[in-house]
Amino acid sequence: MASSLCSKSVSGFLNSTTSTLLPNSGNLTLQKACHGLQLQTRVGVYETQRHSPGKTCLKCTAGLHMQDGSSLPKNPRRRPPSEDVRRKDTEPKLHRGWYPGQRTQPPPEGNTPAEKDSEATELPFLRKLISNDETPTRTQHYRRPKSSQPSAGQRREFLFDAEDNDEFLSDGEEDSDDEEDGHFEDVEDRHFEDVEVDQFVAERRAAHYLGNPDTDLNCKHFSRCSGCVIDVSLDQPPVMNEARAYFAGRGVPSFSLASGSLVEWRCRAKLAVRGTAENPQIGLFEEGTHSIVDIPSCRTHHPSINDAVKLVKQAIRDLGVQPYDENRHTGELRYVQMVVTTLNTSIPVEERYARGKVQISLVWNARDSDSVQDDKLRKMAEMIWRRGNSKADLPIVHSVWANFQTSRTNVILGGRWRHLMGESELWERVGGVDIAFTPASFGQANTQAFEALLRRMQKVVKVGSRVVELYAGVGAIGLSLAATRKCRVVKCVEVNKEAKPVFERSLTRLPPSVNAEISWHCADVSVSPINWLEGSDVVIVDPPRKGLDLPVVEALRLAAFRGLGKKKAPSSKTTEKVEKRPWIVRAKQSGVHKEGTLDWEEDDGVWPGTLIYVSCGWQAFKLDHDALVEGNAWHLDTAHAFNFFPGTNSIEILAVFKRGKKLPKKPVKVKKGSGVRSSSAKSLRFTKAGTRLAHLNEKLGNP
Ligand SMILES: C[S@@+](CC[C@H](N)C(=O)[O-])C[C@H]1O[C@@H](n2cnc3c(N)ncnc32)[C@H](O)[C@@H]1O
Repeated sequence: MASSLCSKSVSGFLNSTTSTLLPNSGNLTLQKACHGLQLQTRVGVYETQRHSPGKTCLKCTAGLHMQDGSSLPKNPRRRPPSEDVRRKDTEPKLHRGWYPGQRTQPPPEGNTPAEKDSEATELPFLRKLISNDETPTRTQHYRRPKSSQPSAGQRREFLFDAEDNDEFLSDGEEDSDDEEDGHFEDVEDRHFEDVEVDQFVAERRAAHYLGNPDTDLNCKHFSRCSGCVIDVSLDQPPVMNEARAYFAGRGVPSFSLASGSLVEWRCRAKLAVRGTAENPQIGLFEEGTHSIVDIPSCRTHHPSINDAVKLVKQAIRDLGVQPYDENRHTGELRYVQMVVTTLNTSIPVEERYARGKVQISLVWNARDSDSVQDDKLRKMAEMIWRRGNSKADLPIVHSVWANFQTSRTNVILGGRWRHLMGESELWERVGGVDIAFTPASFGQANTQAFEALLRRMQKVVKVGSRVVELYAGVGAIGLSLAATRKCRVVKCVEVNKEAKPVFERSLTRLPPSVNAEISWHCADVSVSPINWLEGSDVVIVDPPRKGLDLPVVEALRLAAFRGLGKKKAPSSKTTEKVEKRPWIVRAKQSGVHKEGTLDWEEDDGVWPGTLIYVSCGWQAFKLDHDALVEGNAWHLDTAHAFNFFPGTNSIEILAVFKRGKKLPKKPVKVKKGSGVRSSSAKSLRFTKAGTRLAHLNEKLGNP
């Protein structure tokens, strides 16, 4: 048989850019087609002995090409892509590959027509890459002929059209996208990140990386589970390289990453329930498929989530609960949502995180609790509670809820909820305040990292500020600032009305010393956003991964220009006299209000001078940044990253913008009588006299 990629029994690392095999790996001639190319361009690691003629890897949709020109069959276990996915496949797409240590099973043989389609659309792009020797990037992927270049607005939609956003969904509204929170990253994003991520992982290993138990994932589910894309050096997500360079180029050389716990950090998870009543499987989908990967020992989950999964599985078996079958739309239990609270004042502070308790929501395939399976649902909740309450052997259950979802789409949560067992309220302590949540509320998955971010943000906001927070959720950021920065006014704006009652509850637990006027408004911030900005010194935005809504960007720019005293600001036509629009008036009146007793000067004509941008979407952040600084509306002052999602290639950014153009740094003021006077001219003079400069630096404590 002609030698092929598959029949060689050598193994080693493939250099991702030069396509040469690294030492100790044997001498493999790469065939630059299809699978070989994938290795070359994005995976970089290839263990050839795993391939044998007639067999393909589970992850690869393209067949292996033999040197004689024939191709090996592909893996038919992969489901044919849905119509939507196939539409996206007309965009060239790259796939994750194999890593050493990955467990795979030999798949049966055969091809599906859908796979042929996808191969046909992929190959020309891949071949082009070989000939150009280009490493694909996100920009290249979306490169279009000049004539059809999208506008900024269209570009945003284009980049994020697959964006999942369950925060928008309430009352059973449906969204056709696959996955719904950071735990389920959108497919397009993932493919781009993979290029960078796979190279990173490959290079680590190629450099004879020995492993580091402190920073590696060491998770047995890694190879198949789609939750993590990196399993080495979790404290250095590869995106940081780009981010560092990006910020350095924009005058923020001190950009750095704050990392906390690299494992067991996830306090929120939505997990699919599939399989059978006898053998239930609870986990995430294998990437790009709807095959479930059971992840009982997930390393990123808070340990209580893994324990709660055990309890749920046990109850499924004991009661014969049928897991959901999405092909037939049958079964009872579709998903479980797990939310950990670590606020338990009855145990010592240092033990609170480790002993976190889980609010378990069972997503039931029924319209509501009056349906026929109600009895089983109740029994299941009672069983979980009996085995997991504070007096049980595994005291990890905080409460049990039901969510009802009958949609045939893959939207995870429905609009109806019912509290079944345990406490109805869930509290968490963040940023110095107690915050209430319902299971429908948005909450940060990494509580500890969020705490670190809030602490840093508190340093940026001056005492006594007037703050408006857009995309506020349950108001955790605003309330934390109200309490810790003695803000005079805190105004939170959020579209999800489920957050209103919990915001009211959180107000009741604010320290009595808080004397701010605090309000929460249910409104879509993309509708006349300028109305929310007037009267505040500081505006905080924490949008979903797709970034700021365009009207918000425009309003922020307008507010900056107004603050700078420029009468003729862009887009003023759309924002004149909008205060009288009924929905704005309604949103302002119908929210939550808590009066303060402090007096301050009139708000009219006051516009934010500081913009704090909390971002979980790096690509969107860059677009927003460019729009915000255009025309010197804002300039970037500081930026920091937080390792919110170890195991992924995502970071959370806290960026502080100041209004107007960046001015040269003020000269350092030095006390009278110190022998050194301050002014830039003086500094210049000292510069000329080198020794005196050294003396000055010494006096100022500069290195
Ligand atoms: C990333 S979360 C931030 C929530 C909050 N800052 C926190 O940390 O808990 C984004 C929030 O923006 C809300 N949101 C999304 N689009 C919105 C819009 N157009 N108007 C108002 N809120 C929106 C979502 O419902 C969600 O609560």
